[in-house]
Formats: sequence, structure tokens, C-alpha cells
Amino acid sequence: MRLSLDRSRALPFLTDRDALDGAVLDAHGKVLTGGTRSPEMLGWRQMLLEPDDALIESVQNVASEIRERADVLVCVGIGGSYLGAEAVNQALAPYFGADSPEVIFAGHHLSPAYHEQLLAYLEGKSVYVNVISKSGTTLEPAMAFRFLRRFLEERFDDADRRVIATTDKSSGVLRGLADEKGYRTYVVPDDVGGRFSVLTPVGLLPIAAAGHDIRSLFYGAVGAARGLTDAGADHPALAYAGDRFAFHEAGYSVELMSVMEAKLRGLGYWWQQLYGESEGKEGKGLFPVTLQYTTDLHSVGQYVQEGKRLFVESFLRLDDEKAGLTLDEEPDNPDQLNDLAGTPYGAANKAAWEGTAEAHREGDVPSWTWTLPRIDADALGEAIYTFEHAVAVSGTMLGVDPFNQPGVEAYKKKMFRLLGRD
Ligand SMILES: O=P(O)(O)OC[C@H]1O[C@](O)(CO)[C@@H](O)[C@@H]1O
Repeated sequence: MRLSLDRSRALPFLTDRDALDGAVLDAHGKVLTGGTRSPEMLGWRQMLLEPDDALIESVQNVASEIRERADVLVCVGIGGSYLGAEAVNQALAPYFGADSPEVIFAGHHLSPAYHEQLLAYLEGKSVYVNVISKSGTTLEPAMAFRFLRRFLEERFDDADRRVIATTDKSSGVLRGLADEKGYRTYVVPDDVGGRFSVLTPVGLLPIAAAGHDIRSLFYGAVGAARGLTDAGADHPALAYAGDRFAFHEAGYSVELMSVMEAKLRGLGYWWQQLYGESEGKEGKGLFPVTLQYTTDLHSVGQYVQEGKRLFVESFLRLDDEKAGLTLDEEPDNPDQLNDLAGTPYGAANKAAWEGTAEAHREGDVPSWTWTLPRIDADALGEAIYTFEHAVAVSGTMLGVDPFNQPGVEAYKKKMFRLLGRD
């Protein structure tokens, strides 16, 4: 395993933590054998134990067509239908001057200006659309897709070929529309919830269309899934799950995912949905929030250090101590940085992580540090599965169903009523 977990700033805050290992392994066993609540929702693990190479190849083929023919791929979806793809694409793309086609997300909020300006931006470009919704009735993507469908139909003779729908295998509004129009489709499997779906076509198509290696991504996760089969309580996923449960029981209420590399910010947002929707129910769960350091040390850092004590913290960092531009000496030292001559950005970032973790420990914020060896598809696949497995275990320890999200309906009902819908 290349993703490592350092617990040295977490364990001193927990008394008798080893006594929990039996409960951790019990919950882990339930995840392995289908003993969880909603055992029919464990497809996110099963699909890795029985890889469908033909499906990966099919996605790669459609992605190649998009890469050849499109200037822009618009991916329409919300929650688990976009956060995983956005996270991986952000992590794997260069910061500036990304390759064509541009992959843009839409239907992930209801901003009027965003969607209006998106349509204006698409004018004159070769556009493909991947609409991703299991139900087809989620308002945000459904509204965006109506506009985008009309946009395509009014401009392209082959409009229907430019739409790929990722949806339920047989039912729902989007399935009906796709069948009627003859769109190419991929299936959101029944046994995989939205937030666990990044390694299904939900995430794989937008990631492959952006030019990334989905086979390595998928097989990175396969390796992690296999590695967990015989894992002991000290495996990072299980140790983390058990520690989180212990902190929850000790009264902590918020977990920060503090990302030290801006390319991993999307992974933080993906983690936030995964943990928030999986654990936050029945009055339980650590509230997950992702921060980007050192940026947010100059915004909410004051609160984390000295405000109300609520927090446990996960640092997510890259092993990049030697990377980046290195300061050199300047005659006369006009900016007074010569004492740091020979210091690369990576070393400064590492010092920021260690310094912050120490300061937060002194401020009674326990922390773990997750270190990725490098950012590539394989390492991301491993990280994705590790966090998925951990939340299945920690949710099971909490006694909640880690695979449902009944509370998400509440806002939809009120919103629909205000819009005069049933
Ligand atoms: O795929 P749908 O049905 O549009 O749902 C979108 C999202 O809404 C949720 O069901 C709840 O937030 C997510 O799990 C899912 O990713």
C-alpha cells in the first residue's frame, strides 16, 4: 500500500484505543460478507473483485470519440454524479493549459448566471453532453439537461449521438428519454450509491474523456480492495475508521480534511459528500469539512487553533518535499529571503504541514496525516477505495446505514412545493 497514515498525533488523545480493535474488525467483516445494513448496496466493492474489463474498454472507446470530435464535454449531474470525476480530473490535469476537450460540469447547482453563460460559451464549439442521473428527476441536472439537449438539437444534425446518458438500467425519466432518443447509455448499477460510484461509468467516462488513464485508476482501487480482504486492525482504512468512531464517542463533532496540495482539493470535496451522506443520520456522525492549506489557515485557521473545541483533523498531503521551484540567493537580499536559499516550495509546504499539525495538537486538535506518494491514476484509485471502505466500516460501527441518504429528500420536497410541483 502506497497511501500511508500517520496516527501519531491522534492516538495520544484516545484512551484504551486498542480495546476497540475487535469492534473494528467485526464491522470490517460485515462489509466483507454483506452483514451491513443495506447489504444490497455493496456493489462498489464487489465490482472491484470482479473487474469488468469490457466495460472499461467500452468507456475508453466512447471517450476516444469525444476526444476526437468535441471541443467541450459538458457533464451534467449533482452529488455523487460529479464530485468523483471532478476530483480525479482536477488531480490529474495540469494547473494551466489543460488538454482538449474541456470537461465542464453543469447541473450541480441552480445558478441562473452559470447556466446562461455556459450556453453562451458553448456557442460555435463542438459539444458533447454526458448526462448522469440515476433517477432523472433530480431538479438540478434535469433542468440543465433540458437546456443543453435543446442547444444540441438546434445546432447539430447528429445531436442524439452527442449525448451519452448514464442512468438506471431500466427505469426512470432519463432512461425513458434515452430510449426514445436512442442515446448511448451507461448504467448506474443498482448496488452502488451515487457517492460510491466514481469507478463506475458515472465517473469513468468524464475522467477518460479528459484524457486520463481509467484502467490504472480502476486497478489502483482493485489493489486496495484486494488488500483489505485479509487486513488487520492496523490497516490504514480500518485504523482510521476505528479512530474516527472513538473520537465520535468521545464527543468530537467535526472532522476537517485539510488538503496541503491544491490539486487534491476536489478529493476533499468528494470525501466530504462520502462521509457526510454516509454517517450523518440518526443524530450521529462527524461533520466533514474540507479545507485547503495554507490558504485556509489565513481564513478559518484562527478558529481551528483557538475557537470552540470541535475538531479532529485529517491532513492530506503529497510526498513532495523536494519538488518545485527552489529559492536562490540574491545579492543584497532585498526581500530578506536569503536565509531560505536552497529551499524548494515542497520543503516549505512540508514545514507548513508539520508546523500546523503540531500547533493544532497543542490547541487540542488531534490529527491524522494521509500521505500520497505521488498523484497519478493508480494512487488516486487506491485512495478512493481506502476512503470508501473506511466509511463503510465507521458507519457500521456507528450503527447507521452507510448507504442511504433519506435526509436529502427534505429540501427537495420543500423546494418542489414552492415551485408548485407535486
Ligand atoms: O443520480 P441522481 O438520481 O440524479 O441523484 C444525484 C445525487 O443525489 C443523491 O442521491 C443524494 O445527494 C446522491 O447520492 C446522488 O449522487
